[in-house]
Amino acid sequence: MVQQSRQGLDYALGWFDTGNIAFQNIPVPLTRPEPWRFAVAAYDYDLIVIGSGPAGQRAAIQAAKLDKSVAVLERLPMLGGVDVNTGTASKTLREAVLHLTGFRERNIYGDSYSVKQHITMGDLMVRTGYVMQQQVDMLRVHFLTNQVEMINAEGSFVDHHTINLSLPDSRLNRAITSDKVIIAVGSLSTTPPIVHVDGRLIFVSDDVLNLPNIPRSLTVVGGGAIGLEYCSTFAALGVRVTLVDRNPRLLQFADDEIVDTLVYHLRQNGVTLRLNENVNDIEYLRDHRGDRVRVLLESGKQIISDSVMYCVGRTGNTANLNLEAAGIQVDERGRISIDDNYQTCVEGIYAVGGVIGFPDLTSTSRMQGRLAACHAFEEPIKRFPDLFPYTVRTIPELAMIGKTESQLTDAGVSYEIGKANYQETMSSVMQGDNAGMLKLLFDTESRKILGVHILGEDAAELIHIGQAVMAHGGTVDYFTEAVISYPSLAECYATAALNGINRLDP
Ligand SMILES: Cc1cc2nc3c(=O)[nH]c(=O)nc-3n(C[C@H](O)[C@H](O)[C@H](O)COP(=O)(O)OP(=O)(O)OC[C@H]3O[C@@H](n4cnc5c(N)ncnc54)[C@H](O)[C@@H]3O)c2cc1C
Ligand SMILES: NC(=O)c1ccc[n+]([C@@H]2O[C@H](COP(=O)([O-])OP(=O)(O)OC[C@H]3O[C@@H](n4cnc5c(N)ncnc54)[C@H](O)[C@@H]3O)[C@@H](O)[C@H]2O)c1
Repeated sequence: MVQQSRQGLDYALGWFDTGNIAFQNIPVPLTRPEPWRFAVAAYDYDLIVIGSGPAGQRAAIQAAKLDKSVAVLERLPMLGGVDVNTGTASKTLREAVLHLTGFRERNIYGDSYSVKQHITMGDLMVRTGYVMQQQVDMLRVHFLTNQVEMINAEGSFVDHHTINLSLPDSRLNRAITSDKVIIAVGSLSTTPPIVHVDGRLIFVSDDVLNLPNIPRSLTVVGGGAIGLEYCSTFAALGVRVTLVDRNPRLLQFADDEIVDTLVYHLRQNGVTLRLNENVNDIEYLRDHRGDRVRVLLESGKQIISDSVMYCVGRTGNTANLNLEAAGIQVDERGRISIDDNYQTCVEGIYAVGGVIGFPDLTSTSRMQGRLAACHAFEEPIKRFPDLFPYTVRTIPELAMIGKTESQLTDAGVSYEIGKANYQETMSSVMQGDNAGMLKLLFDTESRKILGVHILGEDAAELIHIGQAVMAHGGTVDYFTEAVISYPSLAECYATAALNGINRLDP
């Protein structure tokens, strides 16, 4: 078995697409654990992790740190999961677009300012390819140094402890066994039956990097995190974007005032919003202007655009796992139920990350992977924290932590708000961001911070200041008593705190 597995490992290392990275041809040590482990082991591995996304990575490395023998299965030729392949791509595309269009600088140099005219997909791909390659490289180093075996195969259950491997060369297919299994297979874009995704005229987030060119007009169906991020990015590129969502309000989990302000900026950037609308049908058009798509809405409106992007949610990636063989069921969206320790209904089999549904973030998936591995090998660890940030890389970007005004109102909590506009800080004036705002919510009695909501440049960084103060039970007074670096966007915290305290006794 050891020899068989070694063959698998050599094959796997040869197969994984590391791109043009420097150490590709340098001999790498075999990552199989020392033979003594196998003298007593009942299984080939202590842990098999199915999926190499953020949840699988952290689970595998945590188990390896506990001195367990671990194999990670990845069915794609590239490690990293949706996080590297799609999530990183969307963030990096945004950065590339902001840079090349000169968007950030336009408040200073005028609306016609741009770094490059006629931006192509090729221009955007330069930066994206570089960042993705760095991430894959780093992940591979982490697996190698922690002696995690990487196998390029699709895994499916034979029984509780046995996983069948479908390798790119099917002659090498075989089964391997493990004491514990962590399912970290992530999620896929959900597409309704009326939609035929061809990856060009009608596409999902996974297809963006393969678009042959930037469409002149785009209809985005679904205004969740993915839809809004791409709306902003394409609109900044000058694409005529229409956003369709079946709900009258976007991002219902976020603060109303922040979402309203985001909507204002989307409109300012040329996005047309069609909210409270459902898609009835989609038709292909071919005329003298080329191939296009017509989206027919239930209300009778129609939208014609070069392409349509669908982002109406995600479905657990469980279709090929043969979960029945392990006695595990999934819900209508392919998601697996778990207990507080991420254990499925079968002892020793865990599920983490996108495949268990909300919040399906890289940050939370990583933490879940680690917690599951610790539980599997009886390592004491704290539970998943109640408090975690949620960020959406729109333009301007949105970040939040803790409660919203409507949640506090529904719960009958007496709270006050403190607000700051980025424009009040020198740092933001220098950067040319005149859109940003930061909002603190705090308890009027205890003065403890209950929520922080930010819209603007670096919101995803700034939110962690609020997170740290909240996690330690800090009050609004912390921000007025602390000395805050000048010039910095963090000054917004002090301004918002003073604004809030002044409201308590106007
Ligand atoms: C466009 C987009 C942007 C995003 N942006 C952000 C963001 O800014 N911040 C954030 O926190 N989150 C973001 N997310 C969400 C984040 O990417 C996911 O929450 C995260 O990747 C989930 O991690 P995971 O490990 O559970 O699954 P994934 O990353 O999906 O990885 C699962 C892996 O398992 C593999 N796999 C599946 N089935 C098998 C099998 N049977 N055998 C072997 N391998 C298998 C898949 O090929 C995949 O590589 C974004 C998602 C998308 C789609
Ligand atoms: N920055 C981030 O943290 C980030 C970025 C991207 C994605 N993600 C994660 O990826 C996951 C998926 O994101 P998503 O945006 O695809 O899904 P989502 O579930 O967040 O949003 C889907 C949106 O589509 C709308 N919708 C659903 N069906 C529709 C229909 N038939 N017609 C019109 N509108 C419809 C919904 O009202 C909703 O607004 C989320 O869990 C999110 O957390 C996170």
